[in-house]
Amino acid sequence: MIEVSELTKRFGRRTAVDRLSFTVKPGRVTGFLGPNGAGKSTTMRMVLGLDRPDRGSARVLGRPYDRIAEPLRHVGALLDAGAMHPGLAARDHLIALARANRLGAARVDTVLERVGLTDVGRRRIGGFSLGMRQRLGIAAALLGEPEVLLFDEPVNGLDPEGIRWIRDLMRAEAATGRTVLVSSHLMSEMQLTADHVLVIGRGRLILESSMADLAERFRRDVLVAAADPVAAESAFTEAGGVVAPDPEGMSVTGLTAERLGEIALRHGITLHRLTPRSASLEDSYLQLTADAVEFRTGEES
Ligand SMILES: Nc1ncnc2c1ncn2[C@@H]1O[C@H](COP(=O)(O)OP(=O)(O)OP(=O)(O)O)[C@@H](O)[C@H]1O
Repeated sequence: MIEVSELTKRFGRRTAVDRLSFTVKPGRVTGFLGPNGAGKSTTMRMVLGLDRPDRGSARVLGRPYDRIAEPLRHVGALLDAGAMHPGLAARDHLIALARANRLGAARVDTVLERVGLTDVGRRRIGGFSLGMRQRLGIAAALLGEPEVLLFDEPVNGLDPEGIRWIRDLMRAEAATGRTVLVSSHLMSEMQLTADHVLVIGRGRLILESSMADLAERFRRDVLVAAADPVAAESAFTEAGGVVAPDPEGMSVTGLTAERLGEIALRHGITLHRLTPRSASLEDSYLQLTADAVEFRTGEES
């Protein structure tokens, strides 16, 4: 469980995080979404005690992070995969972390295996690709089998196979009852990974929703193709639907697909298509955060 309350952080005159409050619950993947500069990394850094809030508080498992003894056993985080000593071998980097948290070398080998780096464990981090560093960072996060995991843009630098792997890993960790918070600026990525989303812009919470409710909220219409379109239109209109022409049949709003199917059956109308359609979540998300985008491309600015 992560609890953030009225969290506020200013850098000079700029408010990076602005009275942000939310709770991240265990047993599901929570996506932390927002455009570049929205304040995701700053929020995560405050949760991890790396930045001090100007106001408000962040608690992990009921306590401020800096009151957690041997934190790696409770909270695992992947923030900046670049922040590792390039001269160290990957395994030695993990061994040092393990020692500081009274964890044995066996755990190091387990996590190296889990992230697929066993064969390169003795190689220096300096020679690692971004994807390999990302995997090593994830190994470090998993080292103490923590109940809470935070991943800041974990798919950065990963190839498609790596992206699928991290997605499956996060879902598997949440399925065992862990709390997983993952940041991204892509709704399309979160659609495949997260059960729940928090959307922020300019440091403020814009929306919190389950992924399922979000899809429902942006449901657009139902595409219907009927053998007798005239009879169908009149039956649907009579029932309170709004019918508009569509190149593939007719677009109906105001009635669910289930309801339309029942109405058609009652009137003996054969349906060839009955398809609920949603606005693209990515488009909806871009609209939602449009006012909060820090840097825009030429034509809009
Ligand atoms: N150490 C710092 N000093 C000054 N300004 C900072 C610092 N860290 C972050 N900021 C500013 O705070 C705001 C929020 O940044 P943050 O990195 O938290 O956003 P983000 O949502 O993680 O974005 P991104 O997706 O680009 O990483 C930005 O305007 C950023 O320039």
